[in-house]
Amino acid sequence: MALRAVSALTWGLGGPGVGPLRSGTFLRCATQHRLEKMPSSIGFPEASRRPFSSHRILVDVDQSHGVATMKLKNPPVNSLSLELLTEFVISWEKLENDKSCRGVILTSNSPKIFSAGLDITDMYGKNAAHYAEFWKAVQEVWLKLYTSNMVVIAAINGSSPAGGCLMSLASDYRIMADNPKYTIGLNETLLGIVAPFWFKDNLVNTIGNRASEHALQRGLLFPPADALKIGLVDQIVPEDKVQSTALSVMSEWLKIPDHARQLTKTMMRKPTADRLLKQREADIQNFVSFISKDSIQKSLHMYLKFLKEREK
Ligand SMILES: CCCCCCCCCC/C=C\CC(=O)SCCNC(=O)CCNC(=O)[C@H](O)C(C)(C)COP(=O)(O)OP(=O)(O)OC[C@H]1O[C@@H](n2cnc3c(N)ncnc32)[C@H](O)[C@@H]1OP(=O)(O)O
Repeated sequence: MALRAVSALTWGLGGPGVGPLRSGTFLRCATQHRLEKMPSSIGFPEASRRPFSSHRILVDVDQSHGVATMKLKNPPVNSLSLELLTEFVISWEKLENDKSCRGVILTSNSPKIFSAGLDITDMYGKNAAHYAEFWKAVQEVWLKLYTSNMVVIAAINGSSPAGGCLMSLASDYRIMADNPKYTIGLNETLLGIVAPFWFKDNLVNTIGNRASEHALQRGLLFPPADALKIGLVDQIVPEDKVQSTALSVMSEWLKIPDHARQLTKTMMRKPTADRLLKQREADIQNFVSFISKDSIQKSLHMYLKFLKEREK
């Protein structure tokens, strides 16, 4: 199996422990059923469209079919900055509150990059308050995606390392563009950082324990064909078919009565989401103390330098 890594950088790590538990909440359940046929192309009839957008998030809702397409737009690499994460949560809540919206296709406005993962500049050279706010926003986006009542399909139209991979993992179904130049995976160890337990839980739930051990320790980034083999993505399709495939897969998912699908999703995902909810504050403190360490800041500095100086 061909595996690709960005670099072989490794530096010394020291990790804080896990804090006390506290209780949390989970999914609400709606019961609307609608079995309409979906369009096979991306073009929605003008009358039924309701687009809205912010600086970094573009949303197009096809009201007659109950499906929204949400595009990340944060050039040049769609990094998940605090601003993007904040705008994401606002847009997501708007969709959750829209009773006509039953499914979301999550994709990128950039042709080659789904998302470069968390914005490293939000984790480097800032103060503790910034790190805490940033991490809370990362948690919030994952919780929103992972526990959503809506069907969430990731249309992965480009590379998707680290936080980008996490957003895909939190979706219900992943379709990736079949271009061997693109990769997906949780490559945190290559940056000298450690994927937190809930990233790991989400990966284990998706590809199993052994494959996760291997992928996480080595920080593996998988080309689409290999990602499909290990179940990291569910389907690979030609680049120009990603969106249309997402729409037709969505139409299949939306044939299932919402209440039954939602209760099943809750049954499958609640224990994993609750694990974070119960120790959310401790997880923030762990992140802040980990990322503030000199050794970790040095690793991130070296990685940013490597990204800027590497040959393209
Ligand atoms: C004990 C346990 C405690 C728990 C503690 C928790 C620890 C933290 C866990 C953190 C979890 C997740 C981490 C992440 O998500 S980190 C981000 C990881 N991402 C990557 O490694 C991807 C890096 N980027 C790339 O590989 C490439 O950029 C690309 C996406 C493949 C695109 O390639 P390209 O050639 O098209 O573009 P490129 O020239 O490389 O980049 C353009 C500019 O963008 C900058 N940049 C790239 N990625 C990022 C990023 N993630 N954040 C910020 N900036 C980024 C890059 O430096 C270029 O900048 P410039 O134009 O040269 O100035």
